[in-house]
Amino acid sequence: MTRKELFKNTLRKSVHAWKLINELPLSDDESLMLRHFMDQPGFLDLHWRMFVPAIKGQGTEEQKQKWLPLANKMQIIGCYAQTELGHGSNVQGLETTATFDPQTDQFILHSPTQTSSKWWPGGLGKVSTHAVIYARLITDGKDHGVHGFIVQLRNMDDHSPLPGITIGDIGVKFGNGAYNSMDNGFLMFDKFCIPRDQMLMRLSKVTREGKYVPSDVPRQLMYGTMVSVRQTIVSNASIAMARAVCIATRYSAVRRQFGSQNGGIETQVIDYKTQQNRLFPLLASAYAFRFVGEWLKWLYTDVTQRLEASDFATLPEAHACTAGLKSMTTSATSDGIEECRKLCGGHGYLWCSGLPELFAVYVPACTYEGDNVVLQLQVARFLMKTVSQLGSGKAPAGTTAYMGRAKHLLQCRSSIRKAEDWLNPAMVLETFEARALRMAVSCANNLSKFENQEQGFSELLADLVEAAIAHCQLIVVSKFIVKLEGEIKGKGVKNQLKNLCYIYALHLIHKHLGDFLSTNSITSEQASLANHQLRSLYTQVRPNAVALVDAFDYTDHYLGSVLGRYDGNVYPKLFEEALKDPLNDTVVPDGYHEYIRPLIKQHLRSARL
Ligand SMILES: CCCCC/C=C\C/C=C\C/C=C\C=C\C(=O)SCCNC(=O)CCNC(=O)[C@H](O)C(C)(C)COP(=O)(O)OP(=O)(O)OC[C@H]1O[C@@H](n2cnc3c(N)ncnc32)[C@H](O)[C@@H]1OP(=O)(O)O
Ligand SMILES: Cc1cc2nc3c(=O)[nH]c(=O)nc-3n(C[C@H](O)[C@H](O)[C@H](O)COP(=O)(O)OP(=O)(O)OC[C@H]3O[C@@H](n4cnc5c(N)ncnc54)[C@H](O)[C@@H]3O)c2cc1C
Repeated sequence: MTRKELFKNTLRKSVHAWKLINELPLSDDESLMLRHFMDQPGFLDLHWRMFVPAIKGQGTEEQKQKWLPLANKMQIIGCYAQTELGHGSNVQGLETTATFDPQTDQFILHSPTQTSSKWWPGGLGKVSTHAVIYARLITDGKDHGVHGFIVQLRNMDDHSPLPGITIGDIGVKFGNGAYNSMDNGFLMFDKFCIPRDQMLMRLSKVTREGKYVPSDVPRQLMYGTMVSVRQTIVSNASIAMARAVCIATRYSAVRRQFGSQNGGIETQVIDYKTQQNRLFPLLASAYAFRFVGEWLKWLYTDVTQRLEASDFATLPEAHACTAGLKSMTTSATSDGIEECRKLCGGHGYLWCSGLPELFAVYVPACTYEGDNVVLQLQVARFLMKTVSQLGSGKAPAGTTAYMGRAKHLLQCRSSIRKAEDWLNPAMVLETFEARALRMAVSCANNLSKFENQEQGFSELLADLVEAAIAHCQLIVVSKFIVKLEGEIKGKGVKNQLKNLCYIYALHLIHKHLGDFLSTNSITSEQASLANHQLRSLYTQVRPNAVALVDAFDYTDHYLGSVLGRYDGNVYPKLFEEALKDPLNDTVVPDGYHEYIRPLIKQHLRSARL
């Protein structure tokens, strides 16, 4: 399809999804699931995933009563317009202004520079009638920083942009992926006025007289929508990884290459240890991210309930966990989808394998909702603060509780003596805790050598990111172990998931061996024992690998992959897909007579001469 056809088709699908949601007797969860799965990615996604939550989280009761009924019935369609051409990561650097005019009791929205143009918001370019706009609030000449405003963008009768608004689509994005069905847009204001009551005023407000009343709660609650989406992105990472691994595992069981004895059948590529070494850690990651995503949803729900009671104690933990796990899981999943493409050899590069599309749609997850490095630096900031408080009497809690055992973890030596010891959850956990703590403390010690802490932090950015990743990987490993010890019923299932848990943990030790050795968390002998155990675990998982991806229960339609078909009937279906290509409509291609024939004829003429 052309871009316009793709876009219009997405409108059709989104409206169809909305019709189903209204007609079918669905639970809230089911309709949320339908919205997300029928519309990935599309304007519905952002209306429900960002525009509505922003109003819920930052609007007053009156504002919620006014706007949510319209949004819930989709009588207005909204987007989340925060990022600008010149600033995305640095929210406090946004340039759009909202200046209060006490004469008219209005805010004047303006884009003072080209870099202040809103740029990227999904649904902004062509669909949304409204937006939550983030702009610098200015009253009486004083800049109070970034605040949220609900703004009507288009005429509700003919959908034309309102006077003072220039709006459009930012153009084609990466690959040929479905993200080109999304109208990520640009928007400029030219002294565009909105009523004062359209500033989202739950956190801070401006009185009729133009007095700014600052928030009496942490200003970062304004970032709440991003935190909520980051939490969902972790579970999405598990789904995307599972899709890719399902395709690659099923195809690896179908594909045979080399290894035939005396003209017998060739070897399934899934039996090659290199294929297992690349594939099974990704299979383990799909399960690991699912379990940590379940835990993160609990953490986010818990912090949301606490915030309603003005209890901000776990807000820093929630921010660090959502930021760090979003960063870590999306990076791993993007790399994992690409690895799954390569695991499928040449056929993985075909569009009908489903992997190029999945990669094209998925990889922006490393950037949207926060650039992954910027988010890990938030985790690093949280860790440095925690380390600085060790010994202060304030015991670290939650995911940093292990830091409270710093005295032990800084000097303990791993007691791993044989390969089987790597199947001991306590030993594995202590290894990851020691590595994470020692990396964090090493950063803190290096930081303390700088007079200027901000300068030190800037100098140590790369080390700080690695320490943050170590902390996040510890969280994922620990939640996998907790899941196994708690909720998994059925001996057979539990044994298989135990294998995956240790594959996940031991592959990380192998991948980040430099960390574990340089922090003396393990010895090189213990590392060799871990590799030995890893190979043994691959052998144990191999007979159940296909069953473990069948367990995701994805339909062929959802997978969209000839290679990942449930029936394994790959080769005939590859031909079937190939013959559908328009190039095969004629045996002699367009262009033959204009370009190929003259070339060949010229060659024949010169040959005759
Ligand atoms: C096929 C699968 C498809 C799946 C689809 C799934 C999802 C799709 C959804 C989305 C995709 C589509 C749309 C995308 C939308 C977007 O991208 S929206 C825009 C996202 N933008 C960002 O994420 C911007 C990132 N930047 C920031 O968040 C902030 O600028 C940053 C936190 C980096 C810095 O903020 P700043 O105000 O400058 O704070 P400081 O660094 O100075 O820190 C001050 C203290 O505040 C604490 N803090 C910071 N953020 C938060 C927070 N969110 N919550 C709580 N606390 C926070 C920070 O820790 C500091 O605390 P201390 O002073 O250290 O105690
Ligand atoms: C598909 C897609 C959909 C999007 N949808 C929306 C939307 O609906 N609404 C919305 O508001 N936004 C949206 N965005 C914008 C997105 O949120 C931003 O692109 C994202 O926050 C990254 O910010 P940036 O583009 O400014 O990157 P930058 O911060 O410019 O990143 C560029 C490089 O600089 C590095 N960097 C930046 N700051 C630091 C630092 N302090 N220390 C070290 N390194 C640093 C980064 O790590 C990165 O390597 C979308 C983006 C994409 C790709």
